[in-house]
Amino acid sequence: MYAVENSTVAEESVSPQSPSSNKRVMIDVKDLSLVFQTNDGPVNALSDINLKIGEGDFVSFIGPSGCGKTTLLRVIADLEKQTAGSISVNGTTPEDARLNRLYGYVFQAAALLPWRTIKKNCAVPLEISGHSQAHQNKQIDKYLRMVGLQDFHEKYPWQLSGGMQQRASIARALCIEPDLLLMDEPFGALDEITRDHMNVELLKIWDETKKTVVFVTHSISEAVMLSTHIVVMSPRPGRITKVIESPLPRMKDLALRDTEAFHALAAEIRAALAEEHAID
Ligand SMILES: Nc1ncnc2c1ncn2[C@@H]1O[C@H](COP(=O)(O)OP(=O)(O)OP(=O)(O)O)[C@@H](O)[C@H]1O
Repeated sequence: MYAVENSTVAEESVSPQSPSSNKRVMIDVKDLSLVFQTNDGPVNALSDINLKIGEGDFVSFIGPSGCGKTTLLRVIADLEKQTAGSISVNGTTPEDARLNRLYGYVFQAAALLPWRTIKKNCAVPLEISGHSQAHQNKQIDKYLRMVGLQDFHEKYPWQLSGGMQQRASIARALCIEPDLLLMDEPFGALDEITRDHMNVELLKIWDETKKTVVFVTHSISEAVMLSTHIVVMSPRPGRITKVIESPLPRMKDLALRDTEAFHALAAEIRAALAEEHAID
C-alpha cells in the first residue's frame, strides 16, 4: 500500500509523502526487480523498485553509472522485462503501451538515418504507423517548427550540428504525439552552452505539449533545471534511494540557476547521492 494513493511520484519506503496532487498516475511500478543473467553471474540491475509517476510530470532519474537508470527506462518502454514485480503504463502493460504508440523514445545519440533528410527521418514513425502523406507532412512541419528546424527539412543529418540533430530526434519522437516522452541522456554528448539551450527548449515543448517526461541524466544541475521530481538511484543493487519533489516553478529560465532555491535543491540531490554511497 502507498501512503498517498494519488501521489504524483512516490517511492514507497523512501518518500511516502509526495503531497502534490490528484493527478492520474501514468506509470505505476510495484516491487519491481530485474536480474540479468550473465557469464559472470547474476547482475541485480533493479531491486525492489516502487514508483508512481503522474500525468504531466517531468521526472528525472539520476545516479552514478550502473545504478539502473537506463534499465528502468527500458522496462517502461517494454525494451526489457522485469524478473519480479509489476509495472503499468497508462493503465496497461508496457507492451500494450508500446503497441498503442503511447511513448516516444529519445536516445543519447540522435540516431538519425544518414541517407534520409531530416524530414524523411521524422517520417519514420509516421510511416510505421501507416499515416497518410498529408498527415505526415502536417506533423513533421508542426514539430520541426516547434524545435526551430523549420528551415532544415531538406538537409541531411550530417549537415546539422549535434544539438540540431538532437532537436530533430526530439521532433521525430513528438511527431506521433505520444503522451509519454522517454529520454535517455539526450543531451549528454552536447557542450554545456548547447545543453543549457536545449534544456530551455525542452521545457518550452513540455509546457506546450503537456506530456509526461521521464528523463535520465548524470547532471545534477540539469535535473534541477528540468524536473518536477528527481528520483535518486544507487547501484549494486540498482535501487531508488530518494524521490525529491522540486519546490521550483515548473517553467524555469537559466537565470533561476543563480538563485538560492536552485542551489538548495542541487545540494539536496548531492547529499542524497552521497548518503547512499551512490558516489564512490
Ligand atoms: N543487457 C544487459 N546484460 C547484462 N547486464 C546488463 C545489461 N544491461 C545493463 N546491465 C547491467 O545492469 C546494471 C544497470 O545498468 P544500466 O545501464 O541500467 O545503468 P545506468 O545507471 O543507466 O548506467 P549509465 O549511467 O552508465 O548509463 C549495470 O551493472 C549493467 O552492467
